[in-house]
Amino acid sequence: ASPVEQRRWTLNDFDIGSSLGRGKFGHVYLAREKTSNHLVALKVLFKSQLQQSQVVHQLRREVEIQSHLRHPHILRLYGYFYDQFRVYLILEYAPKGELYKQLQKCKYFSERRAATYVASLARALIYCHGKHVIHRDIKPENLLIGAQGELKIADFGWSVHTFNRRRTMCGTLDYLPPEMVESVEHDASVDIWSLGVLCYEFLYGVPPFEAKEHVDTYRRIVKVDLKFPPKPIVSSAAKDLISQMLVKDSSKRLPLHKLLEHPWIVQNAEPSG
Ligand SMILES: Nc1ncnc(NCCc2cnc(NC(=O)Nc3cccc(C(F)(F)F)c3)s2)c1Br
Repeated sequence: ASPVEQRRWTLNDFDIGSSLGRGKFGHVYLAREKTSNHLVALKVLFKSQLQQSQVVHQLRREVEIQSHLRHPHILRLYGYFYDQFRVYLILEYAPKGELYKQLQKCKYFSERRAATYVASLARALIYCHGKHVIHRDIKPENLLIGAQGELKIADFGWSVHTFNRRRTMCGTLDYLPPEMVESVEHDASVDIWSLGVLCYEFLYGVPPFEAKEHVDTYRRIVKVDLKFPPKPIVSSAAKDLISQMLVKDSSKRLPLHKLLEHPWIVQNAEPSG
């Protein structure tokens, strides 16, 4: 077990550093575990807010699910501890921070960079689905960048084990596939849809069904109103892959192992992925 995985932790075991960012439920701090000098990210959540939002079961599920996941493209959740008012998640530290900030900075990615990210996300999702875990919240805000520039899926706060398929609404609207927006039964293929949305946003800088009002985004998703703008120039191979993932009938979406054999991925993704 890695140094930060064992025993009952308390705040005294860590030197707290700068704030790495803030999410809806609280801050994330860089921290160093004192005995091992191991750098971690410490997410601080207020119990009151978790109880108020009735998400305590979701947090338990995240910790449970994450404790069984070990993959180079999945951010580790080493463990948690709590005090009177707060819950602390002990997370793997991603030194290059949040992907969405890079996407904002350079507007959109090159086809090689986009394909490399999509391939590594596909491998991470194949691993999750193999363990009957669906993430359900794949979006730029939940992607972090490791020391070698590799992608890490984070925040399994919305993930579930597929045997108890959920009907709950979750995540932002942009990434939800039709079956979730229409809140019918859904399965692992929801992550294929979201990966298709992500691939589009990597290449164009905006998600495919974006609209001013939520109701218009909803309409564009259920209609699969997929349009490719003339700018930036994107290869037809990339458009072909996206068109095979953003399919209304979830059983007809390109399976993830087939995605890894798609010409656009084979020709553009870095082998290490
Ligand atoms: N550079 C960095 N290096 C490492 N991490 C960073 N940021 C933290 C990324 C996260 C990973 N996992 C997370 N999990 C949750 O937030 N879970 C969560 C939170 C509230 C409610 C709930 C629930 F109760 F609704 F489920 C579940 S946040 C950064 Br920036």
